Amino acid sequence: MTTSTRGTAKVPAVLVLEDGRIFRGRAYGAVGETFGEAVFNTGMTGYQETLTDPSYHRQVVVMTAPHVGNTGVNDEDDESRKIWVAGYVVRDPARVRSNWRSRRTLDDELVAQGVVGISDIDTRALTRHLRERGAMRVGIFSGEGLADDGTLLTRVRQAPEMSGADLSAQVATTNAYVVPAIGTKRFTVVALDLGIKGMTPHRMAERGIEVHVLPATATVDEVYAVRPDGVFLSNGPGDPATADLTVVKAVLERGTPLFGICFGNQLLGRSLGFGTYKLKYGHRGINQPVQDRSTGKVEVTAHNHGFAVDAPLDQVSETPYGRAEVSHVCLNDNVVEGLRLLDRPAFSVQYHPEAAAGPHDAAYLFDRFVSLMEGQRA
Ligand SMILES: NC(=O)CC[C@H](N)C(=O)O
Repeated sequence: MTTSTRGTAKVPAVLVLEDGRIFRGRAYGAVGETFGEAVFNTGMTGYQETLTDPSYHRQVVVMTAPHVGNTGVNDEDDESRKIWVAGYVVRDPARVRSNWRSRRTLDDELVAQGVVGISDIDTRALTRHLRERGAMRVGIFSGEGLADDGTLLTRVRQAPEMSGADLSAQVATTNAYVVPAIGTKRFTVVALDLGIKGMTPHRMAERGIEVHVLPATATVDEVYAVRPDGVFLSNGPGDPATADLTVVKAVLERGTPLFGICFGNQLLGRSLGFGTYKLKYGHRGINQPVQDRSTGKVEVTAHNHGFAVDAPLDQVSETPYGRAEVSHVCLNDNVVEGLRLLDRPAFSVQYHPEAAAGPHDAAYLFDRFVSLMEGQRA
């Protein structure tokens, strides 16, 4: 049990939303200023996985769980090489960390990585505001002698928006690397890194898959030089409308088994000719109910998405790659949560079966990917 070295700091901070609503609190993490899209996450646990998920690049994450930091930061649960959130908003940071795996306090980790946050504000009021008005730009400013509110608001309104943002290449690996199969190797998969979380290749490796993670900018030739049994499209930040679809379309054309998660689902959708649109405030948390329409089963799932695919729920669609249907749907709001091709071995989901953090209900999707690859061999 260790007390944060900065737990008693009382540096003033202010959170300014682009519509002019202002919350005043205390600095949490690094002191300074930051801008991004304000989004809220409803997970009661898993803050380390949230912070290090590259899909949160350029987003300021508001935690609806009031008390964050209790279990500190450990050396095992990071989903990537660093914290990606642009800013962090917490009601009541833990003053004490307590967990057998804990190595550092969350506050110290945010400081070490230069992540500006704010605490001691009414996160329920902020979340209700975002639910009513929608996700919007925000700035957090901390320290003594801040500029007046009007000046800060002008600066928030000058920050870039999330719509139209092309961000995968900013977070993805620049060098290809291999995650070896655990146990006997059965398949080779190319995973396109659009902002991949570390648990995803691990879930494949557990199933005997050797995963070749390639940069977001990999070409069709680079993908097929690996001679993959399957291709995986990862999660990632930004607006899917900006993404290059050349590789996805080539994979569909050749009929190589394809599986996509989150941003990958959006890219499959766009490649099939469906649109994508921005949700009012998105799905972010670890208890979202999703129905698998092929079995009727409901699974509790981890989500982090602000965009969604616009596909008809109750009819099979004709696409350039044959028939496609909506395979999964969110029971809270009927948002499309998965797509499946009926004539080619390709499917995707909008949520996170790798479950880091999150319930493991959707792990069967990795087995479905394996089945598709087995089917191609038979
Ligand atoms: N986790 C993800 O892959 C997010 C995809 C996309 N950036 C969205 O917000 O919808």
